[in-house]
Amino acid sequence: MAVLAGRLARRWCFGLLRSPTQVPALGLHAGSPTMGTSQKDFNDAVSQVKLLNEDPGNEVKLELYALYKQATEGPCNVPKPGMLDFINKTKWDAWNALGSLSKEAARQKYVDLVSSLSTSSESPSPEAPAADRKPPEGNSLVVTSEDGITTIRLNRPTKKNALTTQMYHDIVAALQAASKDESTITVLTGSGDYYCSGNDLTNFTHLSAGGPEEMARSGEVLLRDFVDCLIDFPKPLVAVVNGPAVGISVTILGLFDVVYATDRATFHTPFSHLGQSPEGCSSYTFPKIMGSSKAAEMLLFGKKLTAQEACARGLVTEVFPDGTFQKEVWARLKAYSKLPPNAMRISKQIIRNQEKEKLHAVNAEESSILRERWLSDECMNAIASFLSRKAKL
Ligand SMILES: CCCCCCCCCCC/C=C/C(=O)SCCNC(=O)CCNC(=O)[C@H](O)C(C)(C)COP(=O)(O)OP(=O)(O)OC[C@H]1O[C@@H](n2cnc3c(N)ncnc32)[C@H](O)[C@@H]1OP(=O)(O)O
Repeated sequence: MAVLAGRLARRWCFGLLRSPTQVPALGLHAGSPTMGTSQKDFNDAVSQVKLLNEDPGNEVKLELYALYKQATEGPCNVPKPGMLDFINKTKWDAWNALGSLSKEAARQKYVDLVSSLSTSSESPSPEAPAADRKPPEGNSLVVTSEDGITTIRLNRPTKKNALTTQMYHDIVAALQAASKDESTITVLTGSGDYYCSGNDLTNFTHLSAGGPEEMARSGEVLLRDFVDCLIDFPKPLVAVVNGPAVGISVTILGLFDVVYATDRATFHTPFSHLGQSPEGCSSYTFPKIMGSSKAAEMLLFGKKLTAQEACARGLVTEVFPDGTFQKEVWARLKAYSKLPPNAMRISKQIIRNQEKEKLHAVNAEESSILRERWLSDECMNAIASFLSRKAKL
C-alpha cells in the first residue's frame, strides 16, 4: 500500500497541477454531520483520491482542487495570481468559478466526484514487463553515426518528442558536430509514434529572474540561433518523419533538402490557435513551396495535412507505407550516403547560396515578431489552456 501510494504521489507530482488535492489538514472532526454528506465521508474521499490507480487527468484534478478549497475555506478569498503564473492562475480560476457554492454542497460534490472515479487500494496493477515499460526520458536527444549517416533522434516519446529549450541547444550542438564529422548525410527523426509535437509548451513556465520580457528575449535568441544553424548546415539534411509533426518541426522542413514521411504522418501548424505566428522561415519557404494560398491555409488557419497532401504540396519528397517505412528509407539513405560527399556539399551550397541572406533576414524577423507574440494575451491564454486542461489541437 505504501509503495502504491508513493508511486501515485510521485506520478501526480510530475503532473502539471502538482497534487491539487495536497492541501493542509482539514482541522475538522471526523464524523461531524453535514448536509447530505458527513465530514467522515469527505475525509475518506480525500484519502481515497491518493489511492487512485489511474491519474484522472488535469481537468478532474483541477475540479477536485477547486471543490476541496471551497469545501474547506469557502468562496475564493485570495488575490488572483499574475497572468504568467499559469499554474496558480488556473487553480485560482477553477476555485473562483465555484462562486458562492456552500461548503456543504462543495463537500457533497467532492465526495460524488471521487466515488465516480475508479479507486483501488487493494489491487495495485503489477509492474509492466520490461519490454512494455516506457523508456526513460533521460536522453532526450540521441546522436549516432553509422554508414556515412549521422542521425539526430528526438527521444522523448512519452511527450511526443516535444522540444525542450535544452533540446534546441543540443540539436544546434549536434548539427555543428555533424557538419564537421565524417558522415555525408545528416538525418533528423523521432522515437516512438510521433515525429515531434513542436515546442514543449512547458518551456513557457520557466520564468527567469528578468520576468516574461527576459524569457521572451532569450526565446527569440534561442529560436534565431536554432534556425540559423539549419539555414547554414552544409551537408544534405534529411527529415525522416516517422509520425505526426506539429509546429516548429513542420515549419523547418522547408529548410531540409529531402523529407521522407510515413503515410501515418500528419503536418500541423496551429499557430493562430496558439496566438503565435510562423517561424522556421516558413513565412517565406511555404508560399514558395506550395503557393501563397495553400501556405496561408496551413499557417493562418492551421489546416492539418496528411502525408499525401503534404507530398502533393511539395513539402514532403516521398511518402512510404508505415509497415515498410524504416526499411525502405534507411536502405535508400545508405545508398545515397555513398555518393561523393564533396559533390553533394557543393551542390547544396550552390542551391542554398541563392537565398541564404534572405533566409537569415526572414528568420530574424519571424523570431522578433514571435517574441512580441509570446507576451500577448492571445498566446498566454492558449498556453495556459493547454497547461491547465491539456487542451488538444
Ligand atoms: C518564451 C520562451 C520560449 C522558449 C523556447 C522558444 C524556442 C522556439 C519556439 C518556437 C515556436 C514553436 C512553436 C510551436 O512548435 S507551436 C506547436 C506547439 N505544440 C502543440 O501545441 C502541441 C500540443 N500537444 C497536443 O496538442 C497533443 O499533445 C498532441 C496532439 C501532440 C498529441 O495528443 P495525444 O492525445 O496523442 O497525446 P497526449 O496529449 O496525451 O501527449 C502525451 C504527453 O505529451 C505531452 N505533450 C505533447 N505535446 C506537448 C507539447 N508540445 N508540449 C508539452 N507537452 C506535450 C502531453 O501533455 C502529454 O503529457 P502527460 O502524459 O504528462 O499528460
